[in-house]
Amino acid sequence: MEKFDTIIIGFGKAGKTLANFLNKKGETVALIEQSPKMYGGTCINVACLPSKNLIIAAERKPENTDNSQYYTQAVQNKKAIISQLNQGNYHNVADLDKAQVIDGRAFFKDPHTITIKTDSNASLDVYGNKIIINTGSLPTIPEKIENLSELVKKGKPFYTSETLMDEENYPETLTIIGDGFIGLEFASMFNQFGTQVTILSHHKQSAFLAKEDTEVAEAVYTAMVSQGIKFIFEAHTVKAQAKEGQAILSYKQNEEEIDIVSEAVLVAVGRHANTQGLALENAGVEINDNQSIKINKYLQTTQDHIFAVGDVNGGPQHTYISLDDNRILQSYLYGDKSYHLDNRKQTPSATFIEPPLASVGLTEKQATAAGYQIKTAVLEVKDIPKAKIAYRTTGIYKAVVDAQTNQILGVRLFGEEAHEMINIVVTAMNANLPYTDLRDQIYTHPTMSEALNDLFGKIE
Ligand SMILES: Cc1cc2nc3c(=O)[nH]c(=O)nc-3n(C[C@H](O)[C@H](O)[C@H](O)COP(=O)(O)OP(=O)(O)OC[C@H]3O[C@@H](n4cnc5c(N)ncnc54)[C@H](O)[C@@H]3O)c2cc1C
Ligand SMILES: NC(=O)c1ccc[n+]([C@@H]2O[C@H](COP(=O)([O-])OP(=O)(O)OC[C@H]3O[C@@H](n4cnc5c(N)ncnc54)[C@H](O)[C@@H]3O)[C@@H](O)[C@H]2O)c1
Repeated sequence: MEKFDTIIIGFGKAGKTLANFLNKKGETVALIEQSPKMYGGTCINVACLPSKNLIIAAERKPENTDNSQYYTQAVQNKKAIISQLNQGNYHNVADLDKAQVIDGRAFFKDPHTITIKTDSNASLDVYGNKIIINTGSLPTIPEKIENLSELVKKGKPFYTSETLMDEENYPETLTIIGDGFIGLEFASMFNQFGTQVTILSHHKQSAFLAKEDTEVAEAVYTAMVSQGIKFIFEAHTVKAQAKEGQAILSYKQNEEEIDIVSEAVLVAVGRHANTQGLALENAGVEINDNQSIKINKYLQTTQDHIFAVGDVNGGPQHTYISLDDNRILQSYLYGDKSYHLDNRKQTPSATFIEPPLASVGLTEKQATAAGYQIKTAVLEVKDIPKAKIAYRTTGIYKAVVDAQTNQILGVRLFGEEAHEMINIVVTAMNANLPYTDLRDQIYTHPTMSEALNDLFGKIE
């Protein structure tokens, strides 16, 4: 049986970064990936990069273009660029002198032995002094919606984000179950491709984007509705059917059962940690109720030599969090162990809708509930000179600061370039700069970021 200093299960962001780092430290590394289509992991192949490539294509769609042809070409272009990235990612690990990429599905035989099953059903055992689990997450398909999981397995016209992005046929109509990251990004994107989009949301309208400040959530809703996206709140989907190529969803609203028919349905109600099939019980690795792996602040599982990184450990599901998990392991394995989950700094988020929404830190409600005395400011994007000359005036910014210390507690930016601008705010927050530093900074002009002068200038 071949022995490795480290075995990494799954080609995720943390795992591939660690493979490079550990190789540099002189370790032998095996990185096991179940599918060649997934070299580089979820983000590269079926999530962030393909979705953002399609979102950019949708934004750039010229007027008076044939929707169907443009869409098909966009999906084909996406496939081409993703295939290049997949191969680049493969070589970034496979070409290392002490690391190997092994194709196959891995599971634990015992705490140090991993069995790998290949496509041809061959089986190989490998031994690891350390094992890093980086198997990501999978879309959740609600069992209580009759027929849904079988229909999603069959494919067209029922999709997950992954299968929908591979569909080359343009849907005239799309119903999305869920209004989180994926639901909103895909709604915005398909709307721009020309598709008529309806979002079914099980909660009340007042709970829409509940993690954002109310004014900002309302502005996002108003913008998306004015773009032609339809929201149906308090819609409890109960049944799915496929008839003559069309998707039919039945939902209950106020005791009434209503059917909605569309050419495609996207299920986007969250993702759960991918731990099934790893036989973690053979290794004594425990999981939480939501299937994520139990970890301590160093990302160590209930076995000292086994670590869990990325979506599988139940943290926020973003590629940059998986990357940061890699930093924690670098610090633990070869550093002074000073960096861990308890001192992780600000974690921003960006939702790539039109215009983008980006957030960091606390909302006004959260800051008040946490006992802060706060000062707030709101700025409408229509008042920003760059927004005016670019004809991109939709949106609103909100800032919350600590009235006693002037520290920035949270910022929401809904507007052009928000996904880029938020990183300026994060830098200031991580450096514990007072809001006055952003208020008084000299920014280039005309830019969206110079509006931070005005946003923070409104704080009295
Ligand atoms: C549509 C969509 C869009 C997204 N957009 C963004 C975005 O814009 N920005 C952002 O930051 N995040 C985004 N995310 C989230 C992001 O994709 C994930 O948080 C991130 O990819 C998780 O990476 P990871 O390191 O946990 O592992 P992953 O990249 O998920 O890698 C896990 C790998 O393990 C492999 N694997 C699983 N089980 C086994 C096994 N038993 N044996 C061998 N291999 C196995 C899988 O095939 C996979 O390649 C998006 C997600 C989706 C679904
Ligand atoms: N830009 C980004 O960083 C980005 C983009 C896409 C996805 N992601 C990651 O992928 C993960 C999965 O995305 P997601 O959108 O599937 O999950 P999510 O958790 O963001 O949103 C799920 C939504 O579905 C709703 N929901 C749950 N059950 C429902 C039901 N039965 N009927 C109707 N609505 C229901 C929830 O209220 C919630 O609004 C996210 O956690 C996110 O971190 C990140």
